[in-house]
Amino acid sequence: MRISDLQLRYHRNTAPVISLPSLAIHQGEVVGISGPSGSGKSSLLYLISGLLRPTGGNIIWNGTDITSLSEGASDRWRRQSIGFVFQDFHLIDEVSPLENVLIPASFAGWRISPETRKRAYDLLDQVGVPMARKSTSDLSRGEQQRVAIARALLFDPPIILADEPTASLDDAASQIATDILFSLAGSNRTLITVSHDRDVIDRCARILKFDKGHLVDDATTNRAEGA
Ligand SMILES: Nc1ncnc2c1ncn2[C@@H]1O[C@H](COP(=O)(O)OP(=O)(O)OP(=O)(O)O)[C@@H](O)[C@H]1O
Repeated sequence: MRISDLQLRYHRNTAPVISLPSLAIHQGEVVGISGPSGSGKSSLLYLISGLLRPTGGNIIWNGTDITSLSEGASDRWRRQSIGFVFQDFHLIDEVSPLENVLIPASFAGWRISPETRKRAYDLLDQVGVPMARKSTSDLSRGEQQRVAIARALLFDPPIILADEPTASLDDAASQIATDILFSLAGSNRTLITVSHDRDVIDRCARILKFDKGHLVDDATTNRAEGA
């Protein structure tokens, strides 16, 4: 991904929330984004997922400038390319974990094939969520976040973006979710996570620090993924 002259203002005549002249992130990198509250971390993650449009600048993923895509094209690109893990899960409580994992396929308006259903089962198995539970609201918060991670993987995206993935979990659940998240990264999959959680940031090979919408530090660590 290559960013140039990126700027975001939520309101005209206010200071930019993000002001980023340039940034490059290579396929397969494991990147943590840290910084004080209000420094623009979540806004940046939403921009690079195409969920939010910048006021100015370009975000180019593999030759595609996502800032110039129509809404439909942006949705299609995101479905193929991005798995997004939200802090507050964004699950539907009333339906089963399996149906939650299948939500991206339902949104795409696809008939859900037996292969897709099998993949959703397998993903839930991989993240260790009990399938016997009928309703997602019966799951613990840690299990719910694992369902959200499984959902992010339904289309096997090359990029995982996570916004404070452990913020609402207790220590034990955080540890499990973090282990799963980092086990997905590496090889050729890019992981970019915003976090206040030291345990998450410390496992990233590259740490970007933001303050007041500016990149103030870009450090490559010698911490290997999972170390
Ligand atoms: N939808 C919005 N409309 C207007 N201002 C917003 C909106 N979302 C965020 N902001 C403002 O933009 C700035 C950056 O917010 P953002 O959530 O990106 O920061 P953050 O670093 O992720 O913060 P936190 O760590 O508290 O989640 C803040 O001043 C926030 O109040």
